[in-house]
Amino acid sequence: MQAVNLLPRDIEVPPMLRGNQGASVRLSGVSRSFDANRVLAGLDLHVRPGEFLSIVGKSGCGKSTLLRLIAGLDKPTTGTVTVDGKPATQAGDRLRIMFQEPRLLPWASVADNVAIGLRNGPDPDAVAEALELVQLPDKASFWPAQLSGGQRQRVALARALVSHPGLLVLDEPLGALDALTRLTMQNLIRDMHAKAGFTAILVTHDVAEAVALSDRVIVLGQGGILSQTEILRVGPVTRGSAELAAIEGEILDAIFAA
Ligand SMILES: Nc1ncnc2c1ncn2[C@@H]1O[C@H](COP(=O)(O)OP(=O)(O)OP(=O)(O)O)[C@@H](O)[C@H]1O
Repeated sequence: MQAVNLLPRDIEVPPMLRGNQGASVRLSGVSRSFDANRVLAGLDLHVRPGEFLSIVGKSGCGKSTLLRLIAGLDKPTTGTVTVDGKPATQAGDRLRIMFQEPRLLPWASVADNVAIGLRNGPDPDAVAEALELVQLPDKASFWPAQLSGGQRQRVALARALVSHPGLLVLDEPLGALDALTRLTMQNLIRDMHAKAGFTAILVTHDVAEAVALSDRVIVLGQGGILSQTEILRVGPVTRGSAELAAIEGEILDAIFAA
């Protein structure tokens, strides 16, 4: 367990995010093979309700494969993946995914793109609140083509959060953004998570990003979990501190030792 100063958690919770219960995610004895290629082998993992977990590791070690299993987009060869005790494939509205590309409908307005996240029909108030949360209240009637890359990802975040998911799965969502926009989006995601209490699982190639956002970072390799680092957050933001650099160094060592 490592204690570092990062973001404060005593932030006022907006109405849209109140009463949201983070999902519990459990993987038991999970293996996934593609023909003779055994990518995951007997992996066990429990992600606590409200936890922010990041998965890092060398290219090709199986991060996306693991995330697809958690998101219910794929099934394990053996073992089980559950979200709140039910198979991940049945998580429905409890689960939302953000990808590297925002995947917005180009012919729909920003507001209509956010409304896609609602299963129970249109709800203009919920859409407006979601756009407010991602700091785009004045862009509701814009087309996606009229937005910057970072703004499009914020719309994707609003679409993911508008239905109050218990689990947000993030597949390298900031990978295509410039460095400054990336930092701004990290702060926004961390802020939303601190306010809302959903469980978040992130795959990223950026160890600094994983450390900045997460309660726990796992290093994946050789079919399983090679190391786990818990990060306890207290006090104000201290991005770039010596403590964070030391944690990043340890995680990088674990990745390269694989
Ligand atoms: N649908 C598939 N069919 C066959 N092989 C696959 C499939 N999906 C993944 N693999 C294989 O599984 C292994 C792990 O791939 P995966 O994409 O999970 O790695 P990764 O850690 O996410 O890589 P990267 O960091 O480069 O994105 C690779 O050897 C890949 O070729």
